Amino acid sequence: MSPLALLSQGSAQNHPYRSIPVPSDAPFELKPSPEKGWGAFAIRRIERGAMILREKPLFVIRKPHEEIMEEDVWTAFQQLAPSEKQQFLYLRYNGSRPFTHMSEAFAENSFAILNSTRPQATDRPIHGLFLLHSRFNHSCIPNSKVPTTDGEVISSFATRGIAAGEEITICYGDDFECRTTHDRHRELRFVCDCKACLTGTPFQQLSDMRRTLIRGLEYLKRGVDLNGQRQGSASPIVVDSKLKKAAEDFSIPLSARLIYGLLTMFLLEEEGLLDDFMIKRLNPSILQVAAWFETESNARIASLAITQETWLERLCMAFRLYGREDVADHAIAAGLRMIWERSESKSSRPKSKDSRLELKNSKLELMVRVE
Ligand SMILES: C[S@@+](CC[C@H](N)C(=O)[O-])C[C@H]1O[C@@H](n2cnc3c(N)ncnc32)[C@H](O)[C@@H]1O
Repeated sequence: MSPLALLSQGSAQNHPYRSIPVPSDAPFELKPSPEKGWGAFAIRRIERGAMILREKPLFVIRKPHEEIMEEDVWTAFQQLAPSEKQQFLYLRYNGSRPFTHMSEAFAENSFAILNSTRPQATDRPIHGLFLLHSRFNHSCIPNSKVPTTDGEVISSFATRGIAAGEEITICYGDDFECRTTHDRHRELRFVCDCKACLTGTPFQQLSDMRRTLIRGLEYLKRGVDLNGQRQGSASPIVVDSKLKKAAEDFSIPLSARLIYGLLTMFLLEEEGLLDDFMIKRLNPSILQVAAWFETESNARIASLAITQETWLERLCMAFRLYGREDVADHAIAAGLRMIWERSESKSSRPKSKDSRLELKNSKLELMVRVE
């Protein structure tokens, strides 16, 4: 019987996925997930932060996603043991329709991994096929995450407590916290039915507003959109042209930068997306902005803000800075502009004679990378 016939059979007992080995200590089982094919379900409570699964790839293709061709997947497939070949073939039928090409099956079931054990910021990711992690279904408010790790082994972690019987989900998009329902569905090519996607509900409407706002705040902080580009005038995410220009000139004052950073955290928290990985990624730049204030009263409020108990309290305290200029504003703006111009021209520019600015530059680079 063909894999497709087997997969479309109703019986979960003799489903081919049963032959995918799940480690005996794994806190989940594979079983049908209504409207989503199969998925991974917790068989006991998984605490926030706990590792769910560590997995080696079935095979790796050492190329960036857009360069992977049918023959690359075919060559890798030929080198597999017969049982592994069979497992990969099952994955050809796990989308909404059978994949016509092996490269499609690979794209659907692969994860980006780093090319080396000592990754550089400029490294482009390569891709590995993971039999079990690719059984995890998507949610726009997931309960787990697979962070990019050094080397080829990937691991998933619970981003909140997961109850026994609950489906384990990950988010398939890199920047979905900045994308509306419509945008996300266009990229996913299936209709997700998580809480953030149930069209017309108050949560979904708020969710779209929050994610749009987060994208706008990112633009204000970084001066570029999600793709690293400046937005044209057709449908800018920041519609106020003066504010958009200030963002692109990096002349957003420190007080506003701190408020934008904390507002982003609060919105992510409201959205159910502020997990420990997100905090680790975003918090350093908030702390850094707070440390840059040079006007004494501003510095005092900023350090008070970041020591408040909750994100909302931190935000409320930072609002006291609203509209206040700081002695450091000009130097920070000039430093960020210099970094932008350097990365744009990609040529080595003469070093600034302003040593204060030079010192700040290394920290600014960090902020640009972290943000
Ligand atoms: C990598 S596979 C995930 C495992 C898959 N459900 C299976 O049975 O093997 C991705 C596919 O699962 C389905 N899927 C994943 N998340 C979904 C969701 N939230 N809603 C509907 N379908 C989903 C889609 O068909 C998607 O193309």
